[in-house]
Amino acid sequence: MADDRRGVVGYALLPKKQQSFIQDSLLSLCKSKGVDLVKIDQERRLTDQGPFDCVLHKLDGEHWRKQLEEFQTQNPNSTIIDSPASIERLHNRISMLQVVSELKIESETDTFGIPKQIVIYDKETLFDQQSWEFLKYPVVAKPLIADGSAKSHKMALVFNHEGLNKLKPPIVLQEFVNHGGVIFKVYVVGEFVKCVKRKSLPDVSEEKLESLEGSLSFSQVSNLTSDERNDDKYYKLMDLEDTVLPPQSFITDIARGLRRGLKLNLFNFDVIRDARIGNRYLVIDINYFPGYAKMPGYETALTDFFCGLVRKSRSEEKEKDGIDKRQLVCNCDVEVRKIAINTCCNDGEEQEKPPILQV
Ligand SMILES: Nc1ncnc2c1ncn2[C@@H]1O[C@H](COP(=O)(O)OP(=O)(O)OP(=O)(O)O)[C@@H](O)[C@H]1O
Ligand SMILES: O=P(O)(O)O[C@H]1[C@H](OP(=O)(O)O)[C@@H](OP(=O)(O)O)[C@@H](O)[C@@H](O)[C@@H]1OP(=O)(O)O
Ligand SMILES: [Mg+2]
Ligand SMILES: [Mg+2]
Repeated sequence: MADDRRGVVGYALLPKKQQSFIQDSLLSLCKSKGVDLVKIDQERRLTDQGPFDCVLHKLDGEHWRKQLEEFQTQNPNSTIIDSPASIERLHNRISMLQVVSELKIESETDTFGIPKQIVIYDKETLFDQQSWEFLKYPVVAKPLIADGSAKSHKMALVFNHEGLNKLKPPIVLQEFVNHGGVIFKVYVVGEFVKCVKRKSLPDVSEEKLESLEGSLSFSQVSNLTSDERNDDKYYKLMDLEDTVLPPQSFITDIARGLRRGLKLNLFNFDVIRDARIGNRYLVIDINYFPGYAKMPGYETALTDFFCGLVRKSRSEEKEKDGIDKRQLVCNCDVEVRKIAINTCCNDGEEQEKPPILQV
């Protein structure tokens, strides 16, 4: 780095995330580029720790939010990745996908959107099929809240009316779209975008649907263990190798649009290709700070991102230093003029806004 001080990224993560994300390979690559990753002690006040060029976090709660606010006020040049308000939007499966519907992307060959869906708050509406007759079975029932708890990942594939009995509102009912049993996970790290293939639910044909009973519960189908991932038989069965990835530029345009719309830097989104219309893509899920360690080349992508943040924080520091000096000169001028013409003047003191990472 141009500055001779080392960059410092503080991280506050749950133990499981820390274990998967903070790997030696990441630590050493960052170190070699002049950036240290330092664990934030969650038992101590954040403002008593640091200095940090950047605070990386995936923690919720009012207490933590206050700590971040306080830290940002005292350290206006540091960047918080990402803002709790922006992350919050992903905790609700309706607001999460709203941003996709608002996106405008030009493509001559491909289209995108979200599956038809409705939010159900009570049993009465759930059994009143008129209220959601525009949806066709099968539907996926997802908990409305996506807060990372095990409960929030518990889903059901519902084949008919009988399958509604087990559902517990508030839920989102989303039309199940056949997509060839393969899902695309698009990882975003600032400007960086990487799309990979994963296992998904198999297609449900019209004939099969008639013979299926009630519903099928499932949870995190695309989260494979490494054993499963290394199993050749499994790959062949799911046709992962034969599946063609969506066009990279189209996916990158969606990713950049989501990044801007969501004001987030670290997330992934799940995309399926509608089997009925080969060039139509549907975004079905967006996750904050996903399992990056599963992404090929995660160390390089994350290290580049951290280096960029440190550079930005240092240049803002320098710029601010310059402004302070210029203000000093300017204020002296004002003082001189004040004496000379004896008028009151505004010394230009402005409340400084905390910096938001430019996206
Ligand atoms: N509308 C849909 N049509 C077809 N398959 C779907 C649909 N919605 C979800 N699925 C399947 O169910 C899986 C889980 O759904 P979703 O990704 O919404 O849940 P999640 O618990 O938030 O997942 P994650 O672990 O990625 O956070 C998807 O990966 C996909 O295989
Ligand atoms: O378990 P991993 O580390 O791989 O990451 C998963 C992550 O769990 P974690 O944040 O507890 O680690 C999940 O977050 P929550 O919704 O539960 O908050 C969600 O983002 C999954 O989509 C991630 O898997 P991926 O989509 O990347 O395959
Ligand atoms: Mg998902
Ligand atoms: Mg999810």
